[in-house]
Amino acid sequence: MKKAVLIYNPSSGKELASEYKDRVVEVVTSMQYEVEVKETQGPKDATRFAAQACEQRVDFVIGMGGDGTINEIVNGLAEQQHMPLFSFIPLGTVNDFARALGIPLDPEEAIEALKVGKEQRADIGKLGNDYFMNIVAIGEIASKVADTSIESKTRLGPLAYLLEGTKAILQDNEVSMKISYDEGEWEGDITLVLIALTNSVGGFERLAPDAEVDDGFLHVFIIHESGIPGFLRVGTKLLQGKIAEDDGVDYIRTKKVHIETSQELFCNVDGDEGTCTPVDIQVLAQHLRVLVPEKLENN
Ligand SMILES: Nc1ncnc2c1ncn2[C@@H]1O[C@H](COP(=O)(O)OP(=O)(O)OP(=O)(O)O)[C@@H](O)[C@H]1O
Repeated sequence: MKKAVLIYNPSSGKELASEYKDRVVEVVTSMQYEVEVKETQGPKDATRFAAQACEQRVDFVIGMGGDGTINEIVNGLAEQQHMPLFSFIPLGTVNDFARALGIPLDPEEAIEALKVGKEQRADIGKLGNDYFMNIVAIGEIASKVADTSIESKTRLGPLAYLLEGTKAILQDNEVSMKISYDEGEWEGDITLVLIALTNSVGGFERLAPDAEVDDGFLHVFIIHESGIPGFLRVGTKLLQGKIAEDDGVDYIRTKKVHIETSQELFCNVDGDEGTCTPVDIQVLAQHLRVLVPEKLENN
């Protein structure tokens, strides 16, 4: 019999995980898997459980939790010799990866959708030794957004960055940056750089409308606009899904970047504080095998 592991965070999503756990086991068992359940107790447990599942050559890993938990699981699955099929039940407040993959945001629907899933490849990003699914933000602003309350990040999505950006501009916090990418180099003063893998960032699905989960590219938005009116114009374009067209923004599609800055900056990785610049970021193209609902192809 095929083996599956359910990794769930009991504290995610208003503590609804325990309630849904039994139904996930029931559904996955009906899919002819023997299911083992692993409950996380704290940070990095999900990473450890996912890595163990790879070592034990488990066939299917199901995650249940918010983006934090799913990110930890992806960090356990990444670059292992055996890559199990992976899917998840989103229980967070933002659920960007689920949005990008077309996994229902309603947990009950997501559980039922497992039965009618098909395999889809998904890219992930690598920054130093960490892996991400959605976005890296670098700039004076990005460090500040890591401190922004989850609630505000959720409500405002990328607008939280723009609001912090406006404040940073008022404080004249420009940083000069050198970006080496596949086909060249970019050098200049930046306000904020966003490196996205998917179209959904902070619950907002129009930052990178052309980004596909399996396109094998990092979508880099270099916001070099430094005046308040210009920055607000960038914000308007962002809301229209046309940020790449703005004169205050340069857009690059690449498989890897090396970033150096005039002063050390924290990278905000999938909403949390990651390592500092200088950094190397690359895409691991079509690295994950994700079970997604059938309808993704028609989207
Ligand atoms: N048993 C636990 N109790 C408390 N925290 C835990 C437990 N297990 C794991 N964690 C930690 O909780 C963190 C946040 O979880 P997660 O992002 O899944 O939920 P969330 O905060 O509800 O989601 P979101 O951030 O989307 O609102 C994880 O990164 C993990 O390190």
